[in-house]
Amino acid sequence: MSGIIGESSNLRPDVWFNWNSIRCESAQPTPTHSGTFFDETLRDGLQAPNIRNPTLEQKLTIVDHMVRSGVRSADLGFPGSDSAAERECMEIARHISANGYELTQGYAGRTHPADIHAICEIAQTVGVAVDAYLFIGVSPIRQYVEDWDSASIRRNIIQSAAECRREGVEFVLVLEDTVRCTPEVLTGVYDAAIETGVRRITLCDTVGAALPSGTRSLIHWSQQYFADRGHPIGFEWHGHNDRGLALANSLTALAMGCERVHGTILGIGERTGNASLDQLMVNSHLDGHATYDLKALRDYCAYAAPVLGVDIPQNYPAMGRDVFKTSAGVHGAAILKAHEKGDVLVKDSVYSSVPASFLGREQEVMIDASSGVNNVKYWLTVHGYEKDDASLIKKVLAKAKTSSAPLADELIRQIIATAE
Ligand SMILES: CC(=O)SCCNC(=O)CCNC(=O)[C@H](O)C(C)(C)COP(=O)(O)OP(=O)(O)OC[C@H]1O[C@@H](n2cnc3c(N)ncnc32)[C@H](O)[C@@H]1OP(=O)(O)O
Repeated sequence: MSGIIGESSNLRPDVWFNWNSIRCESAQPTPTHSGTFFDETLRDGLQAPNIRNPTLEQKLTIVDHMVRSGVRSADLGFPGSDSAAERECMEIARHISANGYELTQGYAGRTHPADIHAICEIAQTVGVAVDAYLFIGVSPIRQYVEDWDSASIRRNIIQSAAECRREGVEFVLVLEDTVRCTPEVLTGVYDAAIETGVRRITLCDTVGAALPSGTRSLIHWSQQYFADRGHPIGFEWHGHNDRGLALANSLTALAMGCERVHGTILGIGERTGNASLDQLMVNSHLDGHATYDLKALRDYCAYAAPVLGVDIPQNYPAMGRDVFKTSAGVHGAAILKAHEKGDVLVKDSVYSSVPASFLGREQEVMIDASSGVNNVKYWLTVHGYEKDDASLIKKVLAKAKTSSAPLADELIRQIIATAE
């Protein structure tokens, strides 16, 4: 049964079924879905050249929206980048602390003493616990370009772990381009992680190269490596969207037991962007794995889009302008019948897998050339008119059949007025 059945008390259980909940014998391991999401909007999201860098005030408001939406951990910046970035990260940390937000604070940096120092400054000056997300490129192509080798990567990890321990911050080892890294190199990296007592590792699909099957294989192999050595580890997943698979890969990672799955609001980020945080949260909510305030999430998207300088496509899942509109006659008729059964969730679900009401939105039935009598009846019903006036319905439908776009409400009202 689909997770949304729990959202309404008066539903007939026998009308809900979903193949997503059917597990094949071969689908191993059993999904756990115990993870949460890590909001990368204010770090990786802002790295995109087409994204406007918000003011500090706007960044603090974005943090408020994260918390209201149910985000519990976030990457809040790259303080080692320059002194202005460090000052902003400090203010963000103060804001979170002053408001008593339950938001785990992550800050990014290279496995480099200068970046670690900048992160530790935040923890010490503001007096908060922070996670230092320290990245190092591990794929052969990155090693080749940087003239690094496995030994130097291991050395960086060991030194960074020691530095973080000395300064009292949690070291999260971020393996850039893990998806394209060989098992031989990962073996050395994982041994260094075990040697230094690292407790969290972020597996990265930095260039969006993974398929869901590859995501599964990498995570499974990595989990097995640590399990075989009796070393407890929390995996995280960070995915990009170059092949359009970031969402599928990230949901796979969540199902595989990754503890924090990274995403950005509206999927912003370099090139094609990161996994979309809002789509991850909507999916997780619908599947019953976690409960989020989707109305607050919608407010977050609505605030972030203009501030970051992005347009939300009209067909963007859950948030786009037109995603709860239908004009097709067969669909309009079913929605009218569902409406008459008196259950909003049934009405919202008969032709959408994302119920509009979860987001504080309305299922809309438009009237255009593809519409039938029931579209007009639905419009008349929800706008408080007598719905069975056959001659009026005929007039409205006649107009729609010769129009190139759905009839505007005002035009329908004019037709009604002239018909009276
Ligand atoms: C996971 C990701 O998204 S990666 C993060 C990408 N984000 C950013 O780059 C935004 C912030 N970055 C910046 O402000 C700048 O790139 C800086 C200040 C960090 C460094 O910029 P530059 O002065 O151009 O230096 P450069 O990139 O060559 O790096 C300096 C040194 O760090 C080394 N380095 C690069 N990455 C890493 C790493 N992950 N760990 C350790 N050292 C690293 C380089 O090899 C170089 O070493 P070298 O001086 O011995 O040659």
